Amino acid sequence: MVLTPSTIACASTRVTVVGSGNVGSALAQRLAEKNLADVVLLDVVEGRPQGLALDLLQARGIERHDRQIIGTNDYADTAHSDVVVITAGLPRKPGMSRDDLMLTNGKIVLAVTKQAIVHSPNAIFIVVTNPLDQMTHITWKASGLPIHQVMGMAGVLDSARFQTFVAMELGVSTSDIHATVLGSHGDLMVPLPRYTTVNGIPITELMSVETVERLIDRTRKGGAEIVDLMKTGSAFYAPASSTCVMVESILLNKCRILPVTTYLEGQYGLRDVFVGVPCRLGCQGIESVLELDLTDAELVALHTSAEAVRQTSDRVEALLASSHS
Ligand SMILES: NC(=O)C1=CN([C@@H]2O[C@H](COP(=O)(O)OP(=O)(O)OC[C@H]3O[C@@H](n4cnc5c(N)ncnc54)[C@H](O)[C@@H]3O)[C@@H](O)[C@H]2O)C=CC1
Ligand SMILES: O=C([O-])CC(=O)C(=O)O
Repeated sequence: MVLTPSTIACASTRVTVVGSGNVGSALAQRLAEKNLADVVLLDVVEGRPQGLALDLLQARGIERHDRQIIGTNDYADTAHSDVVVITAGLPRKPGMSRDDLMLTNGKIVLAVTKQAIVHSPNAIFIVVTNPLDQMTHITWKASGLPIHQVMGMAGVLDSARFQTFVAMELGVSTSDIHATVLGSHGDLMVPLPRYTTVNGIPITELMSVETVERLIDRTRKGGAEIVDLMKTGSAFYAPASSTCVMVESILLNKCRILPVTTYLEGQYGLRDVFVGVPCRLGCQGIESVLELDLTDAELVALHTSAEAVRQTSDRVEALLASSHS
């Protein structure tokens, strides 16, 4: 029997991951091995995305999937992506804040967005590069896309960290914990103990105030704890999982409610700022923003967090303006 290759071209769901470093490559692996989409890995470094793609392809038989994985330095290969994830840019080093990456990563994210949008003008963009809130703003402005098609990944990761620390403290399964962290992806993020539950029971009923505060503090410093341990580079497994869950909710139209960095237009009394709040993620991108009932103290914390992002908006505007000159 002779089996000839099929000549019928079928359009597959496609996700481009720009930046084939630690987060990008871990994400590509998750996307393909969960059979969610074909993946295009792009990087400025020649050979790296191609090598990673070949390596991932050689695991297909073992992992039992048939997803295409392309490694490239050419944006033409990213054409018609359904989702574009931006992980391109530098990670911080011990002692640095995420904001210290603003200028370097701002230029990279700007250039990446402008090239990616040409080939995938209808894609949904998810930004991962730090400083997250500001880089999401840059991608939104530079892409010209509607607000619901541009978002940042941070809240899923910060919530996952809080969830982990609560589970470790109580000695229960992580799966039984639902944690909520809102706000910016920085030291002023807003973990919400009232909305953090163990099988529906708020942790405020299960732990002392001091214990809750200790876990909140560790969550806020969760990224820096790993940066300090690794010395070079930052977290990537949990960031890749967090991004993957967002892509999955979009591609499969799961409509999950996840904390997502989005542009607020009056919700929570906040306007013209990117900050993390619970959103419903479906095939259109951000389908709606959920307004939780917050106490005065929680609302003040969210406003303080948003204000810190707003204070850097002149630097964001300067970066955007420089690209026009
Ligand atoms: N939002 C979040 O919660 C998280 C954000 N991050 C951020 O994600 C970014 C990436 O982190 P890692 O993957 O660990 O860094 P990495 O250094 O391992 O990878 C970054 C990749 O971007 C590539 N790159 C640089 N300029 C580029 C350009 N113009 N076009 C295409 N590719 C380019 C580099 O060659 C490198 O391969 C960092 O800014 C990091 O701070 C990391 C973890 C969590
Ligand atoms: O801490 C960093 O620089 C990377 C990051 O955003 C995180 O792991 O939360």
